[in-house]
Amino acid sequence: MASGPIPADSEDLPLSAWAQRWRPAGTSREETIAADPSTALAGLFDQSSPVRGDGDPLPPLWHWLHFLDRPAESELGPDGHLRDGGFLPPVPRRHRMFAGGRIDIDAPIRAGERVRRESRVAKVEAKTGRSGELLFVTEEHVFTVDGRTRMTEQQDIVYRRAPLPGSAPRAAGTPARDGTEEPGAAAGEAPDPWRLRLLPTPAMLFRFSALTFNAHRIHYDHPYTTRVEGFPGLVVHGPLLALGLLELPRRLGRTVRHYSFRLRRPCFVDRPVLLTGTPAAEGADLSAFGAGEEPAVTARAEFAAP
Ligand SMILES: C/C(=C\C(=O)SCCNC(=O)CCNC(=O)[C@H](O)C(C)(C)COP(=O)(O)OP(=O)(O)OC[C@H]1O[C@@H](n2cnc3c(N)ncnc32)[C@H](O)[C@@H]1OP(=O)(O)O)C(=O)O
Repeated sequence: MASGPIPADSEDLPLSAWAQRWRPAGTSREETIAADPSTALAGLFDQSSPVRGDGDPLPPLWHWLHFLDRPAESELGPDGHLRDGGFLPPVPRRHRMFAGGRIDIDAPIRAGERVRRESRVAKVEAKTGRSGELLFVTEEHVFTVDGRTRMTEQQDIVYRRAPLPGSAPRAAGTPARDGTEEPGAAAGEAPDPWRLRLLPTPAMLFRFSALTFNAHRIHYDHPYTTRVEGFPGLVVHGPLLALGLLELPRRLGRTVRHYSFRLRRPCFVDRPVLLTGTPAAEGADLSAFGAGEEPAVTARAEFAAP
């Protein structure tokens, strides 16, 4: 199929055709970075805020609380995201997930700074996975202050297609386990600074959705999440898990210069998540475990020289 505009009747367009045709224009915007959102995120992690006022650097990825889309209610699609995408493809019957990302940090952005963000779609790729046809869309954001690049970030969003009405529902994710099971340190084990336990409660998911102004229904609407998207429970935000893993080096005072992560399987509300790190010479391998033996998230952080 030749590259070109998306036809009005795109209901049956295979995801591979979206990969060939979706070429949106880049966008840019500016924002003065306030300290308050960081205070709220620190509270969500039961920490005091590292960003107390102008001049304080934002920890890696805490800029996710800035440059937020603020669409009107009438612009939302059935999943709670922008119906017509704007930047992301308006795939009909889409089931959207956050799949991964990477960031290079030359220097952090700071509270009080006027930051410019230039965004573009860097890659659109169709793949076939165990769960069927997948469309990966990679957004790239370059953050500058006074014309100088501070950070370059890529985010991978994945789309799957909802089964057509009448067809068998797809299994989406590991079934919830009995609530008495808990990943983490065995009783009496000494605390390990490279292990943290996160309990993603409904309140935590709600607060994170609010902080990022993310109306995706899989994070708060149980009937939609289970009946329409086929998950066993509310889904923990990928960005919350990626930020949770970064709490390990942050609390140990490490300065992260590069971070990459992949969301491999979903985590669910009220199921404890174990965040772990294995330090290496210039960085650490990080993993988040929900239910089961396989990691839900794998990541790599590289540190600045001490
Ligand atoms: C915010 C927000 C939404 C969310 O936060 S959603 C919650 C967070 N995200 C998740 O929980 C996603 C968890 N991951 C999955 O469910 C699965 O890994 C996924 C993405 C559905 C893919 O699973 P499959 O089993 O269908 O796929 P395979 O593992 O067999 O892989 C097939 C090929 O795809 C490539 N691939 C897999 N993951 C990624 C990735 N993250 N980035 C790039 N490519 C990926 C994989 O390498 C295979 O490629 P080959 O070339 O080797 O065929 C909001 O909406 O705002």
